[in-house]
Amino acid sequence: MFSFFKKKSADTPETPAPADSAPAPAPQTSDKPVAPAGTKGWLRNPFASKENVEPSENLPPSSGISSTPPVVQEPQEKPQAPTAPGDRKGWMDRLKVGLRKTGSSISTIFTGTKIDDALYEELEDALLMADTGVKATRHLLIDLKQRVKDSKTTDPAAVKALLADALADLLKPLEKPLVVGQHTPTVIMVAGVNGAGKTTSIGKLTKHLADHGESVLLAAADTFRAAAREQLGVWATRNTVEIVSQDGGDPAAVSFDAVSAGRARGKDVVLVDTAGRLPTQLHLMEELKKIKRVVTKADASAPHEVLLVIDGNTGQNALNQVKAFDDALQLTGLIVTKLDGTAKGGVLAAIAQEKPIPVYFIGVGEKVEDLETFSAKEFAQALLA
Ligand SMILES: Nc1nc2c(ncn2[C@@H]2O[C@H](COP(=O)(O)OP(=O)(O)OP(=O)(O)O)[C@@H](O)[C@H]2O)c(=O)[nH]1
Repeated sequence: MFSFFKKKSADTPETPAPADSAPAPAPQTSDKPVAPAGTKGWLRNPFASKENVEPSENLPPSSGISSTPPVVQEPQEKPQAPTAPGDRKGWMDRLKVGLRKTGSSISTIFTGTKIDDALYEELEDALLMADTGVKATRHLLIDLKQRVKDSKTTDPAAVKALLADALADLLKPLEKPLVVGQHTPTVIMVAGVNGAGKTTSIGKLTKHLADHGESVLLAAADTFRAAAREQLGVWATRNTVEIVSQDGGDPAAVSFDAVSAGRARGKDVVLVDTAGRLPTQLHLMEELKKIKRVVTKADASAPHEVLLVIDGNTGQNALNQVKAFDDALQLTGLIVTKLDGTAKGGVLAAIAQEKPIPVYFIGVGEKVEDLETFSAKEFAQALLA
C-alpha cells in the first residue's frame, strides 16, 4: 500500500448514494465495461483507441450536451513502484520547513524555565495568532494543563511535547485516506475560491494516481478561464490522461460528458475541476450545486467525493469557506494548500474543533511532491519541531 491514498478492490460493496442525491434517472450508458469477478478495475484495457472516441456517445440524445473531443493518449510509461518508506521521511522534512512560519512563534514559548500562568497566557496568544480560533485554543489549553498535571512535569520543553500530543489528538478526526476503487469510476468534484490551488492539487493528484496505474479522466469544468483549462491540459498531457474540456458553455454539461465518458470507458477516477468562486457569489454557488446534480444524473451514485481546496494563508476565513461550501455541497473532504507560506496553520485545529471534515491532503509547496496525505501526528510534530 502506498502512502498517497487507499484503494478498495472493485468487488467491495458499493456505499449507498448520499442521502441528498435526487432520485436520478438511470444513466443511459449501456456499454459500461464490467470487471470480471476478482479483477482490479485498473488492469482492464483502460484507454480507448483514438478511433473509438466519441465524447458524447453515451449522452441521452435530448441532453443537448456536447464537448470538444477529449484528448486521448496511450500511456507511455509503466506505473511506478509504490512510494518508498524513505519518501515519507523526506516529506516530514518538507513539512517541518513548510510549517516553520506557523510553528516558530509557538515553539519559542517553551524556551523558558518555568511552567506558570505567564507561559499559558503567551501560549494562548500564540495559538490565537496562528488562527487556531477561540474554541480550539481553549480546548487545547484545558487539555494541556490536564496533561501537565497528570505527568507532573516541571520542564517547559516537556510541555511542548505534551502540546504536540494534545494537538495530534484534536486533529485525529481529520485524518482519513481518500478511497478510490469502490466505484468505477470514482467521481471526485473539486471546488474552492479563486487561486486556492484547485488545479494544481488536481494535477498533483492525477500524477500520483497515474503513477500508481489508475486510469484518470479530467473534466475541465472551469469553462470561463481559458488559462485554467490550459493548465489542466498540461497536467493531462504530462500524465497521458484524457481530458474533457470545452471553450465556454455550461460547466455542468462538461461534467456530465466527463462522467458519462468515464463510465463508458471504465475509468478508475474522474476528477472534476471547477472555477474558483466566493461563497458570497450566490449565483456561482448555485452553479456548483447544479454541477453536482448533473453529475448525479450521469451516474446515480456520484459524485463520490466533493472536495474543497482551501488556502492555508486565509486562516480563519478558510473555516468560513468550509462552512459555506459544506452548506451548499455537503463536502466529503478538504485539501489544505500553501501551508508553507503561512503563519496561520493553526486553522486546521479550528476546523477539527468546529467543522471536522476530513483533510485528505495538505500542500506545502508548488512541486508535485509537496502534496501529501494528512497525518495528525506528523502535522503536530512538524509544527512543534
Ligand atoms: N506555495 C504554495 N503554492 C501553491 C500550493 N498549491 C498551489 N500553489 C500555487 O497557487 C497558485 C494558484 O494555484 P491554482 O491551482 O491555479 O489555483 P486554482 O484554485 O485552480 O485557481 P482558479 O482556477 O483561479 O480558481 C499557483 O501559483 C500554484 O502553484 C502550495 O501548497 N504552496
